[in-house]
Amino acid sequence: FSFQLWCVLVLFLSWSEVHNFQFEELAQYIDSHQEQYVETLREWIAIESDSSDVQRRADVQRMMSVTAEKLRKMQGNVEMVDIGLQQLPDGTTIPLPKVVTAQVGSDPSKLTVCVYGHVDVQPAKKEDGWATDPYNLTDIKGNLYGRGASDNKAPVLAWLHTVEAYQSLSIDLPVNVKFIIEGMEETGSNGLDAMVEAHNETFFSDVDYIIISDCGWLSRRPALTYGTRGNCYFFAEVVGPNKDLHSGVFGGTVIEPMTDLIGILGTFHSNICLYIHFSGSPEPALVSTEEREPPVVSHHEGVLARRWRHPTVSIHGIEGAFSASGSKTVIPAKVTGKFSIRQVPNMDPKEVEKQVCSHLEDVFAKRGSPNKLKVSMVIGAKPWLADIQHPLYEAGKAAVQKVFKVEPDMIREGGTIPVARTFQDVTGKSIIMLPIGGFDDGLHSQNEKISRYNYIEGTKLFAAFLHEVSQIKRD
Ligand SMILES: CC(C)C[C@H](NC(=O)CN)C(=O)O
Repeated sequence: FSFQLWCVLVLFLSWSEVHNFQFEELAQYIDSHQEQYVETLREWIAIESDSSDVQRRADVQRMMSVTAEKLRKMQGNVEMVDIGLQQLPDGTTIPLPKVVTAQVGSDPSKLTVCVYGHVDVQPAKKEDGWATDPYNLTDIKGNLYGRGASDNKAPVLAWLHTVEAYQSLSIDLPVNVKFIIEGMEETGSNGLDAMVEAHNETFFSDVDYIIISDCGWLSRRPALTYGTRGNCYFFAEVVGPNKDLHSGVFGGTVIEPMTDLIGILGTFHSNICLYIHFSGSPEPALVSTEEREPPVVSHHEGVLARRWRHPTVSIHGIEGAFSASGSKTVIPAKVTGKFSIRQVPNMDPKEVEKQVCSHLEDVFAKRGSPNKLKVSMVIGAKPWLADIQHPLYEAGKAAVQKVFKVEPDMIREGGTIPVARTFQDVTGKSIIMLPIGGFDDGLHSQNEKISRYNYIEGTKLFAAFLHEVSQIKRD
C-alpha cells in the first residue's frame, strides 16, 4: 500500500463507522418512540377517509389537512394543491381532496427523493365481518388492526417518522426528501395524473428518484417490488321498467334487468380473458428466469404468474340489487354491475375499454332484450414495470440487509398503484417500490392490520434506505 492509499482506507473505514453508529442511533430512537408512533397511527385510523363514499369527502379533506400539519411540524415546505372537481355519475361535481406536497431539505449537493403515498382508504364497516371496530386501532398480540393500517397509513407515517428521527437526532438528512400524498388512490387517483403533468417542470424538476411504499411482502421475508398490474374498472348499467316491480305481479311478463346483467357478466370467464389474451399482447405466461430464482422459487410458479403476469377479471358487486338480509320479492328496475380487469404490460386501457364495451354490447344484443345497456370505464390505470438493474434496487437490497440481515424477495404486485406508470412516463424518473406491509395484512378485506414489527422495523428500513440512496452516483 502506498501512504495515500492507506489514508483513503482509514478515511473510508472511519466514515463507515460513523454511518454504522448513526444507524444504531436512529434504530434506538425509532424503538424508543414505538408507542408514540402507534398513537399517531391510532389518530389517523380514526379518520374514516373512505374516498369511494362521497358522504365521507369532508373526512378525506380532514385527513389531508392532518397530514399537511404533521409535515409542517417537521419544518417541511408544505402545500395543499387544489386538483379540481370530481364529476359524479348524476352529473354533479364535488371538490377532489387536495394533494399534499412537501419538501424537507433543499441542498443542491444532495440527491432528492420523492416519497409518494395515500391516506384514503377502502370502505369498511364492522358488520362486514370485522372482529373489531375498523376505525378504532386495536392491538391484538402485536398486530394493529384498523382500516388503512397497512394500505397505506402506517407506511406513510413510517416515512414521516424516518425524517423526524433524523431531525430529532440532528443527523444530517443524507438526501433531500419531497412528499406527494394523495386522498383518492383507492378510487383510481382521480385528478393526480393531471397534477403530476402540471408540476413536472416545477415540483418534480429536481427529483432524482421516486419511492412508493404502498404494497406488501410476499412472505415473511422483506421484498422489493418491481412491477404492478394495471386496473380498468367498469360500470355496466341495465335499465328496464321505470320503477321496481312486484315479482308476483310482473314476474314472467317482463325481461328482468338483473337477468340480463347476470347473463352478460356470466360470459366473462368463458370469453373475455381469452379475448384480451389474443387481442392485446400480454407477457408470456410463464415467470421469467429471474423470477424463478430462489427465494421466490418456494412459491408456486403458476400462482405467481397468474398474480403478476396475466390479466384477470373480477366482478365486484351489483348496485341496485336487493342485498339486505331477509327476503324481498322485488324485480329491481335498474342494476349496475361493477367489475374490473387487471392488466399486464403491453395492454393499453383504451384498447381494453373498446374490447370490453364491444364484447358486452354484442352479447347483450344477442339476447334481444328491450332493456337498455350502458357500459362505462371509470378507472383506466396502466401497469408498471421497473428495471431491477437500476442502482435504486441495489440500495434497497443493502438497506434490507442492514435492517433484516437477509436478501429481499424480488417481487411484483398483483394490485395497482395508478400513478406509478404516470410518474414513469411523465417525469421520466426511476421508481422503486419499497414495501413494509406483511403478506397477510388483509388489504381491502375484513380485519386489515399491520404488525408492530413491520411498522417499526419498516421505519428503520426507510432510515437505512435514505443513506443507501445517498450513495448512488447521479445519472
Ligand atoms: C385502481 C385501484 C382502486 C387501486 C388499488 N390500489 C391499491 O390497493 C394499492 N393501495 C387496487 O385495487 O389495486
